[in-house]
Amino acid sequence: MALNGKIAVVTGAAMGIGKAITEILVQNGAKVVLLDVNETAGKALMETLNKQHGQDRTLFVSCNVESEQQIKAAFQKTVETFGGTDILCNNAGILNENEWEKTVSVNLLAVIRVTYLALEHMSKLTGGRGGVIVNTASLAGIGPLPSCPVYTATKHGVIGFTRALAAASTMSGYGIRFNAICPGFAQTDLLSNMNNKLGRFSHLADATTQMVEKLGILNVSEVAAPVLELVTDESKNGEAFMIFPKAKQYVTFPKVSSSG
Ligand SMILES: NC(=O)C1=CN([C@@H]2O[C@H](COP(=O)(O)OP(=O)(O)OC[C@H]3O[C@@H](n4cnc5c(N)ncnc54)[C@H](O)[C@@H]3O)[C@@H](O)[C@H]2O)C=CC1
Ligand SMILES: CCCCCC(=O)/C=C/C=C\C=C\C=C\[C@@H](O)[C@@H](O)CCCC(=O)O
Repeated sequence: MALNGKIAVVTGAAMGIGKAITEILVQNGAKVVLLDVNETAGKALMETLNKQHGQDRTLFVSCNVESEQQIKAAFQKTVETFGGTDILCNNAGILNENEWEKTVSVNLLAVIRVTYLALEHMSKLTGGRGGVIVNTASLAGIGPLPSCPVYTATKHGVIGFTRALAAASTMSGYGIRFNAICPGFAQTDLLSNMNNKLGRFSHLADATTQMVEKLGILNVSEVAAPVLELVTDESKNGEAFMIFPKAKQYVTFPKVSSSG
């Protein structure tokens, strides 16, 4: 899938991994709609990218992914400005074991909400052009992070949702591929003030720091490159792509068959 003329929507686009995903998509020819609650950072990124790549290449829309109404308005604005959506990156996410219901809301419920609203625009069954959806999960979606059980649960949920929709899309004819990235620790604001974010598991902060030291830290461009691979490689559907410092690997899931 060449990206020239393609329209992408990225959630949590203003900072961190979302910013790097936005940059790599623009660098490879896509027009990108940046959705985020951080208006200052989102507008600044839009202005920088439009200066570098052309005035009509990006659009920032203030959007909280917890709000159905704001997401609907954002897709409407995308249609009016660019004519449709071909690529969606569900990337917005938080780490907060104190406010664990909000963590479920942003990391899992919003991925489902944005995806279902995107399907109305992207699915070939409803007049869309088809395309690809890449969800930002985590290595914590494959194996547990003991200090963040709710965060871990949301990321397992994102992977399950992605794989089920990949199969549903094939069986239904949506013309949309669904994949997930599973990065290890990445250098972003999400990792700052970790002790305060672990809630009742703050006593496991040192163990988590040791895990970070053992696994190493990715820079955000190392996370964005595999996203580009999943967007452009049309053979990929239902994949969970693990990203480690200096290595990446597709997950091989056990086969569950009705014959046992
Ligand atoms: N940093 C890390 O070590 C890893 C992060 N991830 C995942 O990557 C994704 C991005 O995280 P980072 O870039 O690290 O975090 P970050 O905190 O640097 O960036 C997150 C962005 O999402 C936005 N955002 C937060 N809540 C939002 C909402 N309700 N609606 C719209 N936008 C919202 C923020 O304003 C910010 O721009 C998350 O899903 C996170 O779980 C996955 C693996 C590792
Ligand atoms: C501290 C919160 C980080 C949130 C960002 C994020 O998603 C980062 C994830 C990074 C790595 C996750 C690794 C999970 C590994 C598990 O498989 C675990 O079971 C490994 C066992 C523990 C160990 O080897 O010490």
